[in-house]
Amino acid sequence: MRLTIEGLTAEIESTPIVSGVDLVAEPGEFVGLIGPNGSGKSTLLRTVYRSLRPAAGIVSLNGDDLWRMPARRAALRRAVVTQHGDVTAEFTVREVVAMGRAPHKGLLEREDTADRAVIADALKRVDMLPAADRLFSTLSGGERQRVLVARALAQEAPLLVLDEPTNHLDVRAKLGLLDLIRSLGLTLLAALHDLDHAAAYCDRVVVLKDGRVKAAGPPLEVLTPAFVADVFGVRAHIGEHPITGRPHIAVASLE
Ligand SMILES: Nc1ncnc2c1ncn2[C@@H]1O[C@H](COP(=O)(O)OP(=O)(O)OP(=O)(O)O)[C@@H](O)[C@H]1O
Repeated sequence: MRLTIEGLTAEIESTPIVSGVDLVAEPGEFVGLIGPNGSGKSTLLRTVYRSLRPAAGIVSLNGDDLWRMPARRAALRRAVVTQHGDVTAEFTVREVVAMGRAPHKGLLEREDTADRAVIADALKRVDMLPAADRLFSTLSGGERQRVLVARALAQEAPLLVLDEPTNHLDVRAKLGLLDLIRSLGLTLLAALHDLDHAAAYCDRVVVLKDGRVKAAGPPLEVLTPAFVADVFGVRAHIGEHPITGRPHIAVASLE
């Protein structure tokens, strides 16, 4: 699934928050959306969730305008993990993940064996199967995040869009989640704060600053020390990770 964002402007209360953004995620590519706090990452992603209609520009999936397709067709093509989740009522973990199957079912169609297998597999992948019968509201922040990822996996959409998916997760769960999503072969667009994660996991990064694309390309081409100092206001050392051999960015404050 190819995601194309062209000339996108998104406004909140008539104020442009992101302006003239172009972004492409090719099939199977992991694109990291990075930028300082308030640079417009979540706002841009909201236009892909269909929670904020673009003021100008187009978001398309394999050439079809995302904002013109029926909700169900959109849900079959892209799954999302938002920053604050959207589960308000008292559902069990299993019920939350089962919601991911909704786009695959007819109005009165019931869950079948195949759905149950997909749900169990999604829970297993995020190490939450033992908590399947717990109430979602009783989970810790990190556990909730993993369940919301499982719900997105259960949706089996070829494009996965995530807003800071490693938020709340402990160090092992962070790396486990990034390893997992990268291994799926899906098209991935994720807002990430950790430059080291972006360098190690993304095929390309798109850097937002003040609502505009400041640079885009492979992490090591974009995230030079001078660029990181300019955009993020920190010193960066870019090298090879001593354990994994992947690109590695260590940062320190400018003083
Ligand atoms: N509902 C809103 N009303 C007013 N301003 C908003 C609203 N939502 C976002 N903004 C503003 O839009 C700008 C971009 O916010 P956004 O959440 O998209 O940034 P971000 O890059 O995701 O930030 P962070 O890294 O802090 O999550 C910020 O200045 C924010 O205060």
